Amino acid sequence: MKAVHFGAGNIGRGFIGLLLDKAGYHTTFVDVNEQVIDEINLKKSYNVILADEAQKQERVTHITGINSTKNPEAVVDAIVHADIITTAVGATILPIIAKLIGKGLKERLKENKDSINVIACENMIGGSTLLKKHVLENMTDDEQKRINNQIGFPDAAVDRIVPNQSHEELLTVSVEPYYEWVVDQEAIKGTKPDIEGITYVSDLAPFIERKLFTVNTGHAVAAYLGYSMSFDTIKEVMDSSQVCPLVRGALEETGRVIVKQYGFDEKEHANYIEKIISRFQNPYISDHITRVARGPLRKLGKNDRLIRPATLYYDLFKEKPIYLAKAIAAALNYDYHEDQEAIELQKNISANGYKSALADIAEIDEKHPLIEAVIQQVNTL
Ligand SMILES: NC(=O)c1ccc[n+]([C@@H]2O[C@H](COP(=O)([O-])OP(=O)(O)OC[C@H]3O[C@@H](n4cnc5c(N)ncnc54)[C@H](O)[C@@H]3O)[C@@H](O)[C@H]2O)c1
Ligand SMILES: O=P(O)(O)OC[C@@H](O)[C@@H](O)[C@H](O)[C@H](O)CO
Repeated sequence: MKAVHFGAGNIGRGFIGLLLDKAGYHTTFVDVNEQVIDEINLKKSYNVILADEAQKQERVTHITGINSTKNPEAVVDAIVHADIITTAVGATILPIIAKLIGKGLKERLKENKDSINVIACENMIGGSTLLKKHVLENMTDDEQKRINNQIGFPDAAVDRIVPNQSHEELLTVSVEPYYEWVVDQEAIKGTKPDIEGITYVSDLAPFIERKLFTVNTGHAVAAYLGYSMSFDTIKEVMDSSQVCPLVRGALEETGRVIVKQYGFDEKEHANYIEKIISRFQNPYISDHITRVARGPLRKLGKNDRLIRPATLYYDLFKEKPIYLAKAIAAALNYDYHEDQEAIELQKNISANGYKSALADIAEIDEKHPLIEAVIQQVNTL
């Protein structure tokens, strides 16, 4: 069995690549990072270290790499012969890789009649659906019809903390032991991929929102508030008696929304929050704040981890969230000079002011009560 996976980065190697390997796939990693691709082709294997006391290692073998900038034709060919396609490139990269995926799928439809599934493993609601939308752009009606019939784009939620890596061996990746990969089975075409570790569900919404608005909201709150107080790592933030209660406060707010919206059991959700807080405190992981805070424009988007639970909170309870507003205020102040989105964010605020910049980025009305709540918090930071 053959898999094509876009993005040989942290989650690509440390999570999706590992599970594909265990399920018996030969994985072709597609990436623009020449060094990583060359190393994959040279070493043909790598280690995944589970970040806990035991430090167990798992070896991923049966891998090949393709540099998509230099050799797009090889990517098209790999797609023609693949049994599954996955991605972990980052939400903003999906429209870019969609062109090559579209080319590969068109070629595949000419030569190969088998159905295939394309699963975007990104931190967003509707990642595969968005990828499909871009894949279908510039296709004829007939091509669109055939893609709709034969190619599945099931949305997914993926959860495993994989920090930035620095090991002697370039491909080695250290990951937390915990993982969750939930896939929408309703959108699968043909046979469901048999991969141990995937949980198929018929309604993904509760799972992706619970994950995004707990793990990723908690992470974002820790990162932006931690950055404003000059911490370096998530663990340091979580050990701080000043910031940790603010993270908990935000997770209580998102928890209220999730429980009300999806009917999760309150006690079970409280346990879920505790489990996540303990994952943030894993002493065997050093996760830098700037990785978790990366891409503040994306993270301040209307459907993302801060704004969506905050607006839902207001809609459901007619109250303004306090902790989420504080975290959004801290996110607005995120000015890390090596993050292109942080630079753009600061330019927007300098030109237009906090209120107008936030309304613009989050696509909410300037008169929305959340804006006023955030501005109040900006003044306290
Ligand atoms: N790291 C985590 O803890 C984690 C957990 C769950 C989900 N995710 C999600 O997984 C995705 C990847 O995150 P990551 O942490 O692995 O990031 P990463 O930066 O480590 O990996 C992304 C990879 O994509 C590659 N890439 C960029 N442009 C490309 C292109 N045009 N074609 C092919 N490859 C390209 C990069 O070179 C890089 O190797 C993101 O959507 C992230 O939100 C990450
Ligand atoms: O990947 P991002 O930029 O959307 O979010 C940063 C982290 O919160 C994220 O990568 C988590 O580590 C991951 O989602 C855990 O499952």
